[in-house]
Amino acid sequence: MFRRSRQPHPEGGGRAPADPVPGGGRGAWAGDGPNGAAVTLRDVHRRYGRGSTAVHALRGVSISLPKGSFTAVMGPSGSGKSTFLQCAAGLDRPSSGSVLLGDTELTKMRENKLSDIRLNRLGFVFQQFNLMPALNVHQNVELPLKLAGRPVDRARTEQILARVGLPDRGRHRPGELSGGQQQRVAIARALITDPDVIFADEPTGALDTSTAAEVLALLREAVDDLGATVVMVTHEPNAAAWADQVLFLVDGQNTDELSLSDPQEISARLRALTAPAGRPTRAGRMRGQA
Ligand SMILES: Nc1ncnc2c1ncn2[C@@H]1O[C@H](COP(=O)(O)OP(=O)(O)OP(=O)(O)O)[C@@H](O)[C@H]1O
Repeated sequence: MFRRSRQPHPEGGGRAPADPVPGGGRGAWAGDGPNGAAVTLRDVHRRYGRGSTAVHALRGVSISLPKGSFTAVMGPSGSGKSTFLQCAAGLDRPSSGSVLLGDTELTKMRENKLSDIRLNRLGFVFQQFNLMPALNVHQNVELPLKLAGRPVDRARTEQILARVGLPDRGRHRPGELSGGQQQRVAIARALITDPDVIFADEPTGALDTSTAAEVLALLREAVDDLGATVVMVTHEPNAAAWADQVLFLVDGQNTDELSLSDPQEISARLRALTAPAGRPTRAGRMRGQA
């Protein structure tokens, strides 16, 4: 559905590609999904509750996200963005429809197998970082490997920390780091298992503008230099402009999509999609006056 293309820096600045992480090849990939997709949703519905009080958070979402792409998911509050992310990441189960990670069907999988997939094949980055305060940076980054029973290679941890711009912070605890540094640790933790897909839920929501840009550049590099696939929910057009494509959800349906857009175009599309029916947008009125 979406094409794959590299997004130029939204502010026009160039970036030197970072060194790839040694030992971080895409070997864990278990097989491409339909048409080489990393994530495929087919007619996914998610209903909370029953009867007259039921909330239909997703109403038939069908989409396929190519391997090695960066997708931003946008939409008004309550449009189903978090539900989309949780269903796509196997954290929640759709009421109907199917979700594939590569060629692996998640929808009817037993919980212990799903948990195994989340640990080994997915990375997560959250708005509030979700680091363990009692563990130091090394231990936080290595936690997914430990939980999955995989070997820990401290040299590789150091290389990933250097890659995210934290070469000397391994022995610090999260409380000794700034918000931006904590989010870098969270990205290192997401990268350590060499995941098929990184899911990011408002990863810059708690950061100032320039720190946010640094974090987004890291996600961009994970895609461009490491071949990762990133799916990011955001309210911020500036953040979404770092993605290859923007998926717009309205009332639980994927209503529109944009490729390689700038923040102004994304904002305008969002406004147009959420304008009350029958009430023209300012852009529409301007066009009408021309
Ligand atoms: N566990 C739940 N139980 C009942 N309703 C829920 C639950 N989770 C989400 N919803 C409802 O589903 C709809 C979609 O919620 P969701 O959190 O996915 O939206 P969102 O687009 O991420 O919103 P926001 O931008 O405000 O975070 C909302 O109406 C919400 O109230």
